[in-house]
Amino acid sequence: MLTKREELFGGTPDEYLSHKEKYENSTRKAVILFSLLRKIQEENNTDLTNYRNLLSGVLGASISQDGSPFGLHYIMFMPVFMSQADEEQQERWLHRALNCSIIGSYAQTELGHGTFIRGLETTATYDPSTQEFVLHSPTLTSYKWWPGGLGNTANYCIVIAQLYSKGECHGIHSFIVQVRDEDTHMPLPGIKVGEIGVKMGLNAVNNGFIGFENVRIPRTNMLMKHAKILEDGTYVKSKNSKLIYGAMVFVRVVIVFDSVNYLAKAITVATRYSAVRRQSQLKEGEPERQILDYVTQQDKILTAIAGCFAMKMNARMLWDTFNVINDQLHKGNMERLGELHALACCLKAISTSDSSLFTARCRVSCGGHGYMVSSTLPATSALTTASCTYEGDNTVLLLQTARFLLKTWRQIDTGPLTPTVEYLKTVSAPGFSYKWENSIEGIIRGFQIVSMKKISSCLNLMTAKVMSGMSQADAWNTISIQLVSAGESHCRAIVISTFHEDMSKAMRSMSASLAEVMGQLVELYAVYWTLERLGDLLEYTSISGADVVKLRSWYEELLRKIRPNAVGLVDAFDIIDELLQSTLGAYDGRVYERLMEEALKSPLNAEPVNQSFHKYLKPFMQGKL
Ligand SMILES: CCC/C=C/C(=O)SCCNC(=O)CCNC(=O)[C@H](O)C(C)(C)COP(=O)([O-])OP(=O)([O-])OC[C@H]1O[C@@H](n2cnc3c(N)ncnc32)[C@H](O)[C@@H]1OP(=O)([O-])[O-]
Ligand SMILES: Cc1cc2nc3c(=O)[nH]c(=O)nc-3n(C[C@H](O)[C@H](O)[C@H](O)COP(=O)(O)OP(=O)(O)OC[C@H]3O[C@@H](n4cnc5c(N)ncnc54)[C@H](O)[C@@H]3O)c2cc1C
Repeated sequence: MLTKREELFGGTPDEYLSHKEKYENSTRKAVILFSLLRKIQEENNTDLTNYRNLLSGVLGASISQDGSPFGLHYIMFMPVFMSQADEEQQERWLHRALNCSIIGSYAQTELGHGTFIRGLETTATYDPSTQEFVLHSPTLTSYKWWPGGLGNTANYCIVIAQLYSKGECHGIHSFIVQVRDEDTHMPLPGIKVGEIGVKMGLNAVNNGFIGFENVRIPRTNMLMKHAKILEDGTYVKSKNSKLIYGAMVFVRVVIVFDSVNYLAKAITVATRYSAVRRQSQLKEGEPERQILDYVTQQDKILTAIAGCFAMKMNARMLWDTFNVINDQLHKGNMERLGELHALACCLKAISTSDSSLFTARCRVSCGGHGYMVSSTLPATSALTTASCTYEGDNTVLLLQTARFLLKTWRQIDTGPLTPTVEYLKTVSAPGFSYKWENSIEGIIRGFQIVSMKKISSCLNLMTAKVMSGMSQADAWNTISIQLVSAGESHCRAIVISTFHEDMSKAMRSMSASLAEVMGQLVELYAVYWTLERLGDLLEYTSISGADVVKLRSWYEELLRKIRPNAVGLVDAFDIIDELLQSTLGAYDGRVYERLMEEALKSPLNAEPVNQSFHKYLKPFMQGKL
């Protein structure tokens, strides 16, 4: 009999399965995994964080390299339900959702609209005579498109629709909708549901489409924690209309953790492989060198390791900030909602785009073998690139951060600022004097100044354009490249300072030798991004050509110092081989043997001569065609 481990990780590699087989296999594996998780949940009575940790990045992606059909149930359906359903609704559905007797999805995006959610077309019209909502998809573009797990897995779904009552539209709201029969799994009447087809990656996620033809659901299926519809159709407003977006903020926070996990996987593979792989002689007559000894290779890999640690600490900071502000929201204090939204937006954008960039670099750093699916680098790359789009396109999210920053800058003289933007006040104070310094503190100050000057420049540009007769909206669009750049600089200043401050605190309880390496990683991250953003720093700070020369040699020195600890640093992520599933990254370093073992699993190696030789090649080669 197969062990659970063999059931989960054995069998034909996913890449040799058809789209349909891949889905069926990933459902089989998801059921094994989640029945284990359900047991842990029941026995330990732990909270959702358990599930989140297990699902995110490393595990979610590794059971099948292409994601999991249950992912959305945990990552979106449950958190949205918990944050938007009232007590009665939670009582009715939450236990069933937690133990998976119902499986849910989250249907917001439509064929015609993803970013602009106020433009969604699905309608939910209240009928007081029956106390029901009528859900309807009036056009093809109003069909929901993308919801994970909705294709063939979920039987319930949270649907975002424009709420109409007494002839008035009250904007988008959330509804829990049964999609399929709980026993037969057949779609319910009036519901057209299916799967959207093959994508660049995440093909086991079972993304779906859904359309409604005047489908009736009870009034009590509107999630009513914030806004309500009374029996007679009276609409009761939420304290803050943006609270309906709350779950998106939560998921963006979770995604920052995920992007760290994906990157940890990619750099574990690239670093271990770079220690095993030998190529070229550095000096004539010497043995071939480990490719990790080449400084250009260190530039690709060690910076990714530093980036991963930097984001890990920032993910924690964001999580803590989320919890603090969320507590305030529960007590009715909405003061810091805008700040939380702006912080989650920019950290989601920067963590996913860095993770995508560094993962692609890890792929390239493994040469041809990194292009093999069995290395897992292509799948990890596909995952990280998807995260730049889902839960808010990164450009759009940085524009949201810029919106908050400009608003903050307008109010700079009116009182104290919230913690994540407090630095703007410091670096713009009348007596503030600053000279570039090649130190971590100097670099952080430099990034803060760049951020402040970009924000102030954007506001000046906006004002000038509006004064010259341009509308606010056109002025915003005209300078939006600079706005995105301001959002990025603000975020980079936060990431570097958080990494420095939080690591300095953590280092106090580390051994001296460990603290030394961690300090080097902080320096590497800061110096790397300084060199990457020299244009900004030269424009807005007093950094000189001579400083840049010194920074370059500081950078090379750091690479040299960190090199001997590279493998130890990725081993510390402790990703077991079964989760890594990589021919190049396994702990024992048997790269070539594993590549050959995997190649031999190809169905094309199952017989010495493929039938296509007799059918096509032979007649063609013998001139008979
Ligand atoms: C995990 C893998 C699965 C993936 C699943 C998915 O992808 S699911 C699908 C995921 N889909 C997406 O992620 C879609 C991405 N799109 C969106 O999130 C929104 O449509 C938008 C934010 C881009 C614009 O929205 P809009 O046109 O309504 O907004 P506006 O620009 O007119 O600003 C108005 C005010 O609202 C404020 N505010 C805005 N959001 C929040 C918030 N969350 N909290 C608090 N506040 C927020 C904003 O700061 C501004 O405040 P101000 O300055 O007036 O004080
Ligand atoms: C793998 C994956 C899983 C997903 N899962 C789900 C899910 O489970 N449920 C769900 O509801 N959705 C899901 N989505 C949808 C996802 O949330 C959307 O794709 C995303 O929000 C972007 O919307 P869009 O695709 O319509 O792009 P668009 O909004 O059309 O964006 C296209 C381009 O236009 C630009 N753009 C748009 N608006 C602006 C603006 N105001 N200013 C400047 N530029 C702009 C963007 O920057 C981008 O370059 C998923 C998507 C992916 C890829």
